[in-house]
Amino acid sequence: MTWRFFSNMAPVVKKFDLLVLGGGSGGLATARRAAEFGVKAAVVEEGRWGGTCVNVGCVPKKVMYNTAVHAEFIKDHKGYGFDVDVRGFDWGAVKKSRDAYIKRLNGIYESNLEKSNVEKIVGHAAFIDSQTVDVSGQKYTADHIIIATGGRPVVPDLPGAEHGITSDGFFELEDLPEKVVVVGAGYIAVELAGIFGALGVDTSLLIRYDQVLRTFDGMISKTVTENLETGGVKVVRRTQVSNVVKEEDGTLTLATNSGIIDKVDCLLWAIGRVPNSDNIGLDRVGVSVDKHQNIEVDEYQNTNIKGIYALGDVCGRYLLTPVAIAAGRRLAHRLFDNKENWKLDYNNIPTVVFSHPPVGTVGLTEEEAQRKYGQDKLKIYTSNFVPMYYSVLEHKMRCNMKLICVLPDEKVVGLHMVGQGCDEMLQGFGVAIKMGATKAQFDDCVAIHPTSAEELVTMR
Ligand SMILES: Cc1cc2nc3c(=O)[nH]c(=O)nc-3n(C[C@H](O)[C@H](O)[C@H](O)COP(=O)(O)OP(=O)(O)OC[C@H]3O[C@@H](n4cnc5c(N)ncnc54)[C@H](O)[C@@H]3O)c2cc1C
Ligand SMILES: NC(=O)C1=CN([C@@H]2O[C@H](COP(=O)(O)OP(=O)(O)OC[C@H]3O[C@@H](n4cnc5c(N)ncnc54)[C@H](OP(=O)(O)O)[C@@H]3O)[C@@H](O)[C@H]2O)C=CC1
Ligand SMILES: N[C@@H](CCC(=O)N[C@@H](CSSC[C@H](NC(=O)CC[C@H](N)C(=O)O)C(=O)NCC(=O)O)C(=O)NCC(=O)O)C(=O)O
Repeated sequence: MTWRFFSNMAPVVKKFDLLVLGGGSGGLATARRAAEFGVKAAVVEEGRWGGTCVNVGCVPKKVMYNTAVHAEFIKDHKGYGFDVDVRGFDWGAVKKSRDAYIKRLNGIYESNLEKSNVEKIVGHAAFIDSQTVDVSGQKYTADHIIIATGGRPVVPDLPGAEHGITSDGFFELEDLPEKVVVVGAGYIAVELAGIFGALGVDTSLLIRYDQVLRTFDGMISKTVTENLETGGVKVVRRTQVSNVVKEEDGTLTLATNSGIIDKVDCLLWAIGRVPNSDNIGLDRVGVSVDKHQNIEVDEYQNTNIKGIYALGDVCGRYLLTPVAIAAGRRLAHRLFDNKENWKLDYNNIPTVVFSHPPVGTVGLTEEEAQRKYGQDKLKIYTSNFVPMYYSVLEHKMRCNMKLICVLPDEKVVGLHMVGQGCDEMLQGFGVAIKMGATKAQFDDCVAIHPTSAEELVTMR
């Protein structure tokens, strides 16, 4: 559609039933589901269609994770009898294929919108009033406006910090660096340090405390920290960067409380993300945000302003693609499909960290379960074994599993595991836990042998 402007006439305000700010996981899924109900919907996107997940998140990350897993398998070929010579690794070739794949996905997402009859609006959206949004001088109005603007990585406020990159920059790297420092202890730090480590890069992970993933079950934090070290990543504990200097040869010198780290080719900040809520005119409409600028919503994704909703990363809770999608689709059904009470239950959301080997976790950590039920009401089952894959290999990566059950019926309220295959193992067990399964019901399911998963139904 071409908009015609006349010098002394205000542009026509275009009206929709639903206007979505942000063409990422949550925004696209919501608009397309709403359009299925005959709703006149539009999505505004200022960047690349697909948002964080498709362009600088889950999708390119998983390609790089798979690349790293290849590097690990190559090391194991000898143990399985293969005499293989590896003559090199071409980071540029993987990047080229990955970029082409993402470009294809951008096109698929655009054409999906077209097929769904959702109007695409390109540009930066900001509220003018509670029913009107401005995009590049053009006004759009809707009875229902959804904020799904996601977030962006944090760069710390310290001298020279700008010489580092974030996860966004990771996906722009044209060459594999030789010496990397990753700062942070969450999902992104663990995943990206793990990729560099597996690809043979001299990798240091600087953490503020003693373990990574501190908000996870203690068994996960401990095991993943140890596994990073086994995989060749130097975990530098209780260490924070205070200053970064770019030298004439282009390398970075980092001053830390544990000493100087020099000759660094790539410094990567992975210390969390902030919501994109600061430049969308929320002050003009009075939408409430919390102290971290996350948009405050009730359990139905309603903000405090009637007709304005928010979902996904911009709300700061469970920053995961399927969470944004699920919240958005339920909201679309609630608003436009007479499913008045549909909302996302944020309990028992399964999640995977693509570490080496991966983590799968759902439900309460042991610490959370102790607080909620008391230690004497819990029965904890654990399993620690060497998966059969390693039987003929010299190196062994153990698998650790934990089930947290509440007495008297031993309802399973937490499942935590780290080991080969735990990423793909989790989804089905997530269903069982969501259904309220007990330990006896887990055990009632006959084991599949020989798999790592069978441990979860035979623990004693
Ligand atoms: C490195 C990395 C790896 C990840 N890996 C995983 C994973 O393996 N699994 C998983 O579940 N999650 C993963 N995530 C998280 C996942 O990407 C996010 O939870 C998800 O993308 C959130 O979706 P969203 O719709 O809330 O926001 P986004 O996908 O961020 O989409 C928001 C969109 O809004 C646009 N926008 C912002 N402001 C405006 C504006 N004013 N006007 C117009 N457009 C605007 C942005 O350009 C963006 O496209 C990862 C994230 C990162 C960074
Ligand atoms: N596999 C998946 O599903 C993935 C999901 N994601 C999502 O994206 C979100 C954002 O990821 P991420 O950026 O890793 O954020 P996270 O919130 O997961 O982790 C950031 C961590 O960095 C540490 N940190 C915070 N500030 C500093 C600082 N100033 N200096 C050093 N360390 C600091 C903190 O750990 P501590 O307090 O221990 O120092 C903090 O927990 C994740 O929470 C997740 O929801 C991202 C990647 C993969
Ligand atoms: N799970 C499989 C499939 C992955 C998958 O869904 N691939 C996507 C691209 S990357 S993933 C991008 C991410 N998709 C998803 O999270 C998958 C959504 C799930 N299938 C569902 O319907 O809930 C997302 O942001 N979705 C927003 C939305 O769907 O509206 C794809 O090829 N899509 C082509 C197409 O859709 O035609 C895998 O890991 O291999």
